[in-house]
Amino acid sequence: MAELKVVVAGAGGRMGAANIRAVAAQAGLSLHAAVDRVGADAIGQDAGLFAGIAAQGVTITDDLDVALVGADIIIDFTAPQASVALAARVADLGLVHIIGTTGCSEADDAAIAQSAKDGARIVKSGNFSMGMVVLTNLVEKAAAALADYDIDILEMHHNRKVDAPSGTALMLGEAAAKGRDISLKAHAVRVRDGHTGPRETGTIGFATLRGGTVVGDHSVILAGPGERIELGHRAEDRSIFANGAARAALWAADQQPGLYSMVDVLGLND
Ligand SMILES: NC(=O)C1=CN([C@@H]2O[C@H](COP(=O)(O)OP(=O)(O)OC[C@H]3O[C@@H](n4cnc5c(N)ncnc54)[C@H](OP(=O)(O)O)[C@@H]3O)[C@@H](O)[C@H]2O)C=CC1
Ligand SMILES: O=C(O)C1=N[C@H](C(=O)O)C[C@H](O)C1
Repeated sequence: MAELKVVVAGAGGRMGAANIRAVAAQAGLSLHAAVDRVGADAIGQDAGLFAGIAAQGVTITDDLDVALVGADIIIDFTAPQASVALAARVADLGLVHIIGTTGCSEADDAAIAQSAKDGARIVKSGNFSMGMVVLTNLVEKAAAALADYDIDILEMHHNRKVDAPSGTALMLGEAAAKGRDISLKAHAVRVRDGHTGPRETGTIGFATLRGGTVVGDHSVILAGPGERIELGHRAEDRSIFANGAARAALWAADQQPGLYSMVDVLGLND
């Protein structure tokens, strides 16, 4: 069977490089193009050499229109504005769009969902690692079983990260809210500062740490009378996200247009 042709968006970024390596290593996928924005340092470099592997014969370009010609799949870990615009292009072309970008607003997510209705096959996740799919499942179960325990979600990332709480932390919050059959939006406490008063029963709190080169640490703490349970995940290498994105790309190529998650990719829907 012919290999599926992948465009890596945000090629010059931390995840762009990891995605180039993952696509080059994944049977069934081939690197078709690598794009970044006008003026980015990576433009003009060979994508493989840029990513620290053998030359791929693909020059990183700022010409998205040319990059999309003949492509099957876009793997996109960029920024909300870029992902929303790309999703609309992907819908017009009927391609697969793997979106790892976090920090999307409600309006951004609505626009992406519309693109899925308009013909794009989209897999979007705040975290493409296998371990995180398992952790979200555990969090949902723990939140349901310990219905009166306080839940706080703590995350730490590198000092270049621009959004908070992380997409993963919000995903874990959604899992906890699902376990309790409540709305995260109505129960989330995303910041605490000053004279906050005592903790409001039933809320789901978030705490954000930033520093150094931390790839991504997440802990979900369920605190009850006289005990605490901590469920956690430590990402040690960005390859876990890129390999998950490559797996999602292969899976999505056989799906109908729509908006999917990693739970769908792994067939874990009950
Ligand atoms: N879902 C998951 O599993 C994971 C998600 N992420 C998310 O992926 C995203 C990227 O992370 P990371 O690689 O660390 O970030 P980087 O800043 O290293 O890379 C982002 C890339 O996207 C480009 N970019 C930014 N804005 C635009 C735009 N408007 N149009 C076109 N290109 C743009 C950047 O170009 P330039 O440098 O010129 O700004 C850069 O090349 C973040 O949202 C992050 O949270 C990260 C890891 C895992
Ligand atoms: O920006 C990052 O680096 C990461 N972003 C994702 C998030 O916001 O959860 C996933 C991972 O934790 C790394």
